[in-house]
Amino acid sequence: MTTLQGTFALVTGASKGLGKAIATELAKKGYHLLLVARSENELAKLSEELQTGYGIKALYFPIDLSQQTSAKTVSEWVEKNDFPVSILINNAGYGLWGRFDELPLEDQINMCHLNIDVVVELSYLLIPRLSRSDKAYILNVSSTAAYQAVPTLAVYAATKSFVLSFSRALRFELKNTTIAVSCLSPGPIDTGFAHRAGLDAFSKMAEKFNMQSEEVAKIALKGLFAHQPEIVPGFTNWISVFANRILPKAFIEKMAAGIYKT
Ligand SMILES: NC(=O)C1=CN([C@@H]2O[C@H](COP(=O)(O)OP(=O)(O)OC[C@H]3O[C@@H](n4cnc5c(N)ncnc54)[C@H](OP(=O)(O)O)[C@@H]3O)[C@@H](O)[C@H]2O)C=CC1
Ligand SMILES: CC(=O)[C@H](N)C(=O)O
Repeated sequence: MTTLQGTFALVTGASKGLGKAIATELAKKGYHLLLVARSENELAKLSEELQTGYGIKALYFPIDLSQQTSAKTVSEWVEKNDFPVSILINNAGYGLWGRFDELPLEDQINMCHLNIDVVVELSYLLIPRLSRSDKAYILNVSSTAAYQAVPTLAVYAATKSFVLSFSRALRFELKNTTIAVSCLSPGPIDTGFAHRAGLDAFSKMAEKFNMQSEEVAKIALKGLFAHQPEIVPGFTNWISVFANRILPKAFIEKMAAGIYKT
């Protein structure tokens, strides 16, 4: 059995935003890192920073995970190098804001592949390797958007509902193994997410509710290592998730539509 010391954490979407913050927190805890994203320059810069700053190995693999065989390619890289991976952070993802029937279908399908298929494929392909560690972890990044339908973010929110449901079931199935599974559901975070999603018009509102990536990353890892099933950083976000459990769906959807009105 491999102990945690000297093991690797594989982080998808590690080049910027929340993934970069989680990778940095893991480096501070002494984990070696496998950094995956598209931007090779950003990955190289982060790798250098973390290796120099924390004395850990930070290797990187630039790849577009939205391509059909990308998860298998990443898994083959891990297998070829026999990296002892004890943590998988399924973080890479993006949103698309707009009416379902007006957003390009291809973009929405691409988003589903990254937000859903890659989470499923990497979890499946890495479980055998994670099982070799006497303590192993999978953190899947969902969103507060997972807890209710969100008109104008219809497909994005649905992908995050999938991640939440899949994470809870996988956690149960793996309960007698060495692998703990947690689902992180942040609310708005001050990253490049909103711009890529086309949510710039809401940036003023977001500023009121935005959390910083570093704070979310700290809360995420605290919950992950405590084997917390669902991690919802921020009191306001926790209240919104709690409210979604008790308020009528039609009311919640009307509220959500009002927030993100097209
Ligand atoms: N920011 C927010 O308000 C919230 C975000 N989330 C979730 O947090 C996660 C991280 O998002 P966040 O950090 O905010 O957003 P960012 O856009 O800042 O970062 C996204 C990360 O994913 C990577 N990525 C995006 N597309 C691909 C791709 N096709 N292949 C490989 N890597 C890719 C990006 O790297 P690169 O561009 O180099 O490929 C980047 O590292 C997402 O799953 C998002 O849904 C959840 C709730 C709130
Ligand atoms: C759409 C949002 O509010 C946020 N980015 C989230 O994913 O929760």
